[in-house]
Amino acid sequence: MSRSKVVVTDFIHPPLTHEEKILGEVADTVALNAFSEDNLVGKIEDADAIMLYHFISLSEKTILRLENCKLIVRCGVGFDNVDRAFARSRGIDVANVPDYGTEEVADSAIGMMLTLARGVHFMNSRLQRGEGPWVYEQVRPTHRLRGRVFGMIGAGRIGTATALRAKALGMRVVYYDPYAPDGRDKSLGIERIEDLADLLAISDVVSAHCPRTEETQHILNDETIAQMKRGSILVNTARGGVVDAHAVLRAIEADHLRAAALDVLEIEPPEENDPLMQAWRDPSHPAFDRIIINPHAAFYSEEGLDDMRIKGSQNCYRVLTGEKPRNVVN
Ligand SMILES: NC(=O)C1=CN([C@@H]2O[C@H](COP(=O)(O)OP(=O)(O)OC[C@H]3O[C@@H](n4cnc5c(N)ncnc54)[C@H](O)[C@@H]3O)[C@@H](O)[C@H]2O)C=CC1
Ligand SMILES: O=C(O)C(=O)CO
Repeated sequence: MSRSKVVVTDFIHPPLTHEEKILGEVADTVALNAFSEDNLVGKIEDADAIMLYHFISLSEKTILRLENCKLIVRCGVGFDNVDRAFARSRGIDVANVPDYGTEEVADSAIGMMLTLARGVHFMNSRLQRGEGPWVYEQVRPTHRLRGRVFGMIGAGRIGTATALRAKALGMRVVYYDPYAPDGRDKSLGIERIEDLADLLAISDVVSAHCPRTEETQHILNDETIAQMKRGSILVNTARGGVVDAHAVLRAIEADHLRAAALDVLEIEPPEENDPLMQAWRDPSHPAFDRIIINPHAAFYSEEGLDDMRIKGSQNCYRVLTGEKPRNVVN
């Protein structure tokens, strides 16, 4: 049997320790470390399987050129960077790795919420830029979290893991998720809310945990952010497209939102001249000490990354040895 070829498109650098250990018997593995889809031209066409991370997209123009590919594994949860319908039409399965970093993202969402709600980021920024002595007038009044409402958009794996943490802090957890099966609320002791506007109106913290889809694109925008409570906090560890980050900036400028944490942005890395980035870097702008921006890192842990690589490689191995892939999403 001739050897297969597996291409790891982005993010992972050699040595390909996990990949070669799992796939070495049947395939050669190549890491391209590409930063744009165009960098794949001439290097991916003969791949039998592809392992894709979140730095680049696989759109129709790339998928069309794949001659032998049987499986695209999105090594991660969100698969909004693959044209799944087009892959399906070409007979290519798309799978994800749904279970490598649920706890890390939940920890990050709660960590960012605590940092903002307890004023840590605000006070640290003030002190760091040398403003004022060590006095309590510096402290932006913070509220006790116990009894406050944690509102989630999306109550899947990460949402429910986050809910358990928020409950442990004594918060009341509510969620909006039109697709969650009945009973999730009962088994977790959280409350389902049918209407997004109702959730936004009562939540002290709104945290996004849904995929980016046509329906959720800018689900938090000028209009819906205006429905959030004055002085509330917004946390986005889902996808950049789920939240209009410029609307967040406007809501901070208008002092409607107290603070926001954005682990993900629509364009990653963002353009240097993006007004959000400029405001966030400007010590005289309210965004400086009221917005946290992370470089899409909520998922990251060494253990999680190992899991992602191992599970992604195992799925490629299955397909290259004639078995059905797991976790197909198209
Ligand atoms: N920042 C990061 O590092 C990471 C971000 N993510 C993002 O988190 C998202 C959620 O991950 P999981 O919880 O594992 O996925 P999941 O599939 O278990 O849960 C997603 C939930 O969102 C719900 N949903 C779908 N459409 C919705 C809508 N219109 N309104 C409200 N809820 C809706 C679904 O019914 C489901 O319950 C992923 O799609 C991914 O984009 C995932 C991992 C890492
Ligand atoms: O798993 C995901 O969806 C991530 O965002 C990290 O790749």
